[in-house]
Amino acid sequence: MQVALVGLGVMGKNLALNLIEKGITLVAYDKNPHAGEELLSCAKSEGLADKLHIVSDLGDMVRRLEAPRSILLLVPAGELVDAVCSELIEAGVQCSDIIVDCGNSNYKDGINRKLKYQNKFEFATMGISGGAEGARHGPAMMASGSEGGWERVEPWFTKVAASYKGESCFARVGQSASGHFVKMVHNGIEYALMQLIAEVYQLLRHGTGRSPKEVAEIFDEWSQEHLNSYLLSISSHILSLENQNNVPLVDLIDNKVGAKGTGLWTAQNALELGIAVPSLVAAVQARHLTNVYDTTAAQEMTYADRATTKVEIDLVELKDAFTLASLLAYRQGLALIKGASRTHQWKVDLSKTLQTWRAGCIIRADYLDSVAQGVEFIDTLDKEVFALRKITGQAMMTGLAFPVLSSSQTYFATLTTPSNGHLVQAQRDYFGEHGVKTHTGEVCHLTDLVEIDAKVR
Ligand SMILES: NC(=O)C1=CN([C@@H]2O[C@H](COP(=O)(O)OP(=O)(O)OC[C@H]3O[C@@H](n4cnc5c(N)ncnc54)[C@H](OP(=O)(O)O)[C@@H]3O)[C@@H](O)[C@H]2O)C=CC1
Ligand SMILES: O=C(CO)[C@H](O)[C@H](O)COP(=O)(O)O
Repeated sequence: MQVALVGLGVMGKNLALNLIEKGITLVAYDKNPHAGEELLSCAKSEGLADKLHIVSDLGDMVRRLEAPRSILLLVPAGELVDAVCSELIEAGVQCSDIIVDCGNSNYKDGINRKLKYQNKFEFATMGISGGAEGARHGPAMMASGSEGGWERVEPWFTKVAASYKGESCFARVGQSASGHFVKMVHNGIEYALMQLIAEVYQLLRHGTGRSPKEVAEIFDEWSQEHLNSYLLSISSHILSLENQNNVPLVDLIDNKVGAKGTGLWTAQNALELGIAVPSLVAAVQARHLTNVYDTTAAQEMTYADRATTKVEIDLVELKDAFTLASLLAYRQGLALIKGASRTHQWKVDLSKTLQTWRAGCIIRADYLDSVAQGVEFIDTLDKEVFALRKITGQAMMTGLAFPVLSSSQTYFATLTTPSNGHLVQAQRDYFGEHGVKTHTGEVCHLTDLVEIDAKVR
């Protein structure tokens, strides 16, 4: 089997080694010649260089490949994807060739590209997760579409992906560019889980006075049980690290957090589709807030250190609250995928989606076993529901910030306790005559329901 790969950075280099190791002959190109040299040197040191051909331009790449060709792109998302596609057209790709965009592209771009390139080649989309390690040893692969070329590439993607209990974490999750939508939501969940872990650390460190190392031990203990997840494990490791002067690694790092866009797109799409994902949105805004300190508005406010209050936290309750808040992040993400799939008629298969997240990806977690059985099981977690309520209350009492924890509690409470929507409906009709819907489904005005002598002016 012969495949080509364009873009040999963090992901491309490692996926290249993975592909060759699985028996694929690889033709690889990067506009930066050092990236090709680096890949060749790694392949040599791992005894994999026989099946690798580094080319110096895309014309050479296209000539070397037998038709129908299979070409993967792992270049940064955005205009570069179109630039490479245009170059590949000039280089001679044909209608029967498949080009799979494996980067973190916006799914809207994917839909447009499918149309734009329909008479030039098969344009397919696939989100990949797992960072460098995942790409090298088995990533999660969220593919989509039904282009002709998929039958050719699917069998070896199935082998290259991570596997969980013998099942591959490659799947074509739905139609059109839904693979990129699913990867985008994967990242939205990733943001929420990362921020949630950071908030639990914050509560334990500044709310109870524990050191980063002590927090690491607690996370490590949790990781031995059902809460085991990739993000919890790396957080535990990070918090355990100190320099030679015993200064915790985390204290050597600035608080401003960057982002490349997928979390923001998740929030934007959820808002546009009218699907509530408050924990995911809160995590995006939490990153924004870490950058607020430099703004003029922030400088005009007083940011003197404010006193915070110490609290007594029951670690079992904290673990239960963390469990439920984590599950709620997946639940919100899956609800978003389900809603978008319905709107766009993508026919996304949620069980296939979860299958891709079981191993290899950043949001892999042992408790996905339960999520995979159906998200409704969350409603049965009474002990965890009580814990999330109590811990959120205690956390807020410290005076510290807990955007994802509190949003998770708010999300669950909103869905499971009496609503106040009736008052907001009434307010809208009171001032704007927008109408209200009654319990019987009738749409009318307040004045049809009660007598109002005079309105407040
Ligand atoms: N890093 C991660 O953990 C993950 C990244 N992704 C996504 O995968 C994609 C690649 O990411 P990553 O590997 O981290 O990015 P990198 O920036 O590390 O690598 C991209 C490579 O593509 C090269 N490149 C840029 N333009 C062209 C071009 N026109 N022709 C050929 N090569 C080109 C770059 O060269 P140069 O450096 O000279 O510009 C660079 O070597 C992105 O869409 C990213 O969002 C997905 C999952 C995880
Ligand atoms: O896709 C990924 C992991 O799944 C990439 O690492 C991505 O860059 C993470 O997003 P951000 O850079 O916005 O934190």
